[in-house]
Amino acid sequence: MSKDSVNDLVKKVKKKKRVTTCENESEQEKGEEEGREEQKQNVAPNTGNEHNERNEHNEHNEHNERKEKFYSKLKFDDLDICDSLKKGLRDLNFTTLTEIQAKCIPHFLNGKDILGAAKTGSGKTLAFLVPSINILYNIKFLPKNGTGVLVISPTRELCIQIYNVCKDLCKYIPQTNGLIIGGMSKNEEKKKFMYGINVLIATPGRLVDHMQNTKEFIYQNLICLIIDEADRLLQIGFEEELNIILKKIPQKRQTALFSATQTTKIENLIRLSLKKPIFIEVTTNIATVERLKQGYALVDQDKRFLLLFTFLKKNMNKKIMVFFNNCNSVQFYNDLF
Ligand SMILES: Nc1ncnc2c1ncn2[C@@H]1O[C@H](COP(=O)(O)OP(=O)(O)OP(=O)(O)O)[C@@H](O)[C@H]1O
Repeated sequence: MSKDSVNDLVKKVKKKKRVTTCENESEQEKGEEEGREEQKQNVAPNTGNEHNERNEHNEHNEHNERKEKFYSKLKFDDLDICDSLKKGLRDLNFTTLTEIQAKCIPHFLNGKDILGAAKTGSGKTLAFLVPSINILYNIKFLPKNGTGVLVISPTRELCIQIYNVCKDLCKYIPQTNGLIIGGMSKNEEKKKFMYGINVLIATPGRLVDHMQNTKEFIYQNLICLIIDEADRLLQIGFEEELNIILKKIPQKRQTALFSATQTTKIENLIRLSLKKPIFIEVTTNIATVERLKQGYALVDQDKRFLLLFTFLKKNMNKKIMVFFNNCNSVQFYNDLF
């Protein structure tokens, strides 16, 4: 898009009532004023030792409180899992289970299906990797048996993140692991399937492609299915792929499904994929700094660009971090500013 057309768009949007995180400008200004006041209090210059100590004391308490909310009382060493996994966890400096891990892992090890409602950053990844990998280890699942654990996640980035944890965790165990995501060479992936990927982390589109076209992909022995971020999977439009996958994989298996929100579509997916699941909820939002003020704007797709562009232009002098859901958007906005 040329600079002129962008300027035209900006002019247009300026004429319209501006959508902001607050309902109107004066409210926003009031909010900003309060925010500045709060910021002043939080970062007030040191005026003496007493003030310093009080701040340090508060920060210390807050840190401890957050730690208590994040961690459970259970240690990985107390779990009924193999020593090789325990050693891998120790190498990664994981000693105490987070709340979601303490609630999920024992049930999954006992053969139950899991329906997890947990916010991002709660430690879901280990909550499903530790028990499912342990199951494969116990039954001595071999590369020639194909895929025993399948983790489906909505984006390439999330899959890579899970795969990296899985690789480190499996350092001392013989089971193989692999990543299958869109954008990679299918031939290379075929070679990996020929050897056998015991723990497979995949995006749904590429996974269905291999299920339909790669005879080397053995998924008939699948034991555990993990559906990560189910709400996002459906939001992106992977319903059809999920239905195909669920029809093809064995019905006799264990499943864990994680979703931050519940919708009718997710209820259908739950009915299709889980059997008498244990419902696990972790409500503490440990991902966000407690003092952070938050707001949001619901914007139609076609107005999103205009809103973001004007907002960023208006706040050029501030430090802002913007997250996008794909690489192309990041590139586009980076080129624009
Ligand atoms: N038991 C633990 N002890 C210490 N740190 C942990 C533990 N479990 C997870 N973490 C750390 O917490 C962070 C969040 O974990 P993880 O990525 O599994 O969360 P998540 O709920 O899957 O979030 P996301 O959806 O963003 O991936 C990671 O940096 C991870 O290394």
